Amino acid sequence: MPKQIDISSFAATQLNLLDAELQAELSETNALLSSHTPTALSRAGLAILNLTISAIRTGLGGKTVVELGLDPAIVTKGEKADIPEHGIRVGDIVAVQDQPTGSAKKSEKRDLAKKGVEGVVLRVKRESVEVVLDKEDTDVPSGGKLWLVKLANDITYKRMKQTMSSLQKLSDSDYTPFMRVVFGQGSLSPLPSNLNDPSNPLHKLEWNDPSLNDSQKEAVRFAVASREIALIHGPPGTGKTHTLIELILQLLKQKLRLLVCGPSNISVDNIVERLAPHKVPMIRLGHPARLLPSVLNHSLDVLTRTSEAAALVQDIRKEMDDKQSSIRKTRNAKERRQIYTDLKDLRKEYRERERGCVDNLIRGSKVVLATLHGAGGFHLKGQEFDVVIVDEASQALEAQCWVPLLWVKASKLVLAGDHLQLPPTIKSLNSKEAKATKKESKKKGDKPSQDSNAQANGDANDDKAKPVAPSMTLETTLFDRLLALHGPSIKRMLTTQYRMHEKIMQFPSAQLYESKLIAAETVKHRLLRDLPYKVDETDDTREAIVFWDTQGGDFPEKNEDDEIKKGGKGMSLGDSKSNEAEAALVKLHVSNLTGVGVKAEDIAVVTPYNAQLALLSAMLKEAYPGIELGSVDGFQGREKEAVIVSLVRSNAEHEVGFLGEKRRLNVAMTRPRRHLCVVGDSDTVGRYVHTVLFCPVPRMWLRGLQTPALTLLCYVSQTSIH
Ligand SMILES: Nc1ncnc2c1ncn2[C@@H]1O[C@H](COP(=O)(O)OP(=O)(O)OP(=O)(O)O)[C@@H](O)[C@H]1O
Repeated sequence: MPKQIDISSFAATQLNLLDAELQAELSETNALLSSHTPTALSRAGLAILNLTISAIRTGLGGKTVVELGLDPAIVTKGEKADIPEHGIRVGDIVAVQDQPTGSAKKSEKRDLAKKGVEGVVLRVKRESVEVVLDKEDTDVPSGGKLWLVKLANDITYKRMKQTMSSLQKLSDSDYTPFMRVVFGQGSLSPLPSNLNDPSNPLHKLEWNDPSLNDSQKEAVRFAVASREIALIHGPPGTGKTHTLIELILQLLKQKLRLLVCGPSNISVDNIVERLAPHKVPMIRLGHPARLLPSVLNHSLDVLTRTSEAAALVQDIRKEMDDKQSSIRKTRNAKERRQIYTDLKDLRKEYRERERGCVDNLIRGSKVVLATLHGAGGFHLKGQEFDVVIVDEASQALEAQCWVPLLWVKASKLVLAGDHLQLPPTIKSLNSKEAKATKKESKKKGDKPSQDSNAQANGDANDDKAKPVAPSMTLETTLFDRLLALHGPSIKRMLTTQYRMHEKIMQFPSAQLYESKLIAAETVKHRLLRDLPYKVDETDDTREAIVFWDTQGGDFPEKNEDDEIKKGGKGMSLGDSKSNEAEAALVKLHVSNLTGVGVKAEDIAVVTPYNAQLALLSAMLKEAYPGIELGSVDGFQGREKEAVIVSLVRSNAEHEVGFLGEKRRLNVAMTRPRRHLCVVGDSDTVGRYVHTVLFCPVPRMWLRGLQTPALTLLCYVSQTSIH
């Protein structure tokens, strides 16, 4: 049996780590909001200035929606009232407040959480932004100019912390057999003997999608057969979600009830969209503002209003609406008071009926889908599910996964993910608190997470060992931990990838996936010249990988100052790096590609540094509006026909920083379908192999040296020089 983990200490450690992370997140946002003027925040895309309310209406779920547009007073007559470019997105948590006057000091601390109204961005249009307000009876600011500012999102932390507190409080007798397995206190049930044996009933599964490849079929069989835990390991482009859809359909055939989650709304919506054609009775829980329009028909909010059971609720809603309008017609104070009392009673009854209706709908659904966070809503408390499935599990904090696992009754878990791509972003890794936590656990004699993992495997005979307090960072995902705890027998890896030309695939396959990846026939030879529109044949369009080497010191990196930089998923303050000359090379490559017909929409440029992203954006966006620019971290999960990676680092000290993280390099290099171009300094990123591989080659332009270039990069990924 693997090393036992003490569940209560595990939860206590998680609580410490979550506290540190929340502090790091809050102080970063507060520092930004309090130390910058509204104009600077607006320039950084974090705020929109000079707004007024153009409309107020009732939205889904009876919530108030305010529509904000530019103050007509500042729009020149005859000109369009488009809101200047900003970084506010659907789903962001924002405050709408009276705009500070010009005399407000730059250093004035603004306690944003307590002022104005808060809500979630519902829609972003050119000329307006719609916000669904959180509270029902809040006073919407009116009259003067308003501004809208993005706030830190601490709601998810609160739920994770509640979950970990509940876990901590459980006593030994509360632990379910499933929980014991997850913490190594119980053994995994043995699988039926050889799943591939034709005499095994699982071998005869009738596939809904006969095009599944062998590794996908094996993963589905394994996940169906496993009793407690199954991990589906899906390297880039190997059809992880595709496989999960088949798994869901197979489990439904067995009359099982499923809760399907993902860390982000998009990960969950992706599954809803792909399940919809199979006519699966499902419900998507979640704030309508955050769901894709195509998914709304399956959302609880809409079903509550359109299903048969909802008719009862509709009656009462109409009665309430009638009463509301009669208030305005009534002058008599006594009558008005009576109407208010009636309304109060009606609202109470409405809520009760709605709750009943919602409960019926959810209980009647064989598949419920929600984000990990959303699964912790009151609707699901204590409901029974046979299997909890989590997609993109390597992108979720372990505490996040425990939200559904503790909230509902479930005895089996399937996680799909790739622990060799980037884990969730952790801000507190270098914070004082995190260091203190690490020190604390060292004092207690814990080993770093990898060691304790290795221990977990190594001590297989130590059945009677007492549970130990775990040592971990927030970066250790449940996927990582289970793999380390129970070993590779709990996972199946998908091996055929449907994204990349085989040359692009070789580096990640050899370095991270034990050379097991295979390129599907349909993609293995795909080049830019074969795009379905006219592209001229050139050295670039007939080559899957190109490396521009900038060694020689003429392309130095630059440290950024403390200004707010724009880019990637969010904004960050300074301490970033850029490389102007390298950006110029990127531009040249983009112009080479577009010059021979490749559409800008089919090209993405990714870089690990926000400062470089800002620079590239300034150089490319206007000339190539369709091009996509992103941070490596922000581009995880995406793909493009051609991807240019700008490595940035070029220094005499051979410091590679961010690039030393092999999972980041893996993500960067596995985004393209047909063409990967890496721009970087071979001297900085690979000093030891440099003399061997690059000496005979003229500086710059190593076209055709695909393999050495990649070997060089993989070398960097192993040396991990931070
Ligand atoms: N067996 C298959 N036959 C043909 N195409 C497939 C097969 N499996 C997956 N694909 C295709 O491969 C692509 C990637 O699939 P999917 O989106 O499920 O992958 P993923 O592993 O979830 O992606 P990611 O790289 O984001 O992890 C999709 O276009 C899908 O249609």
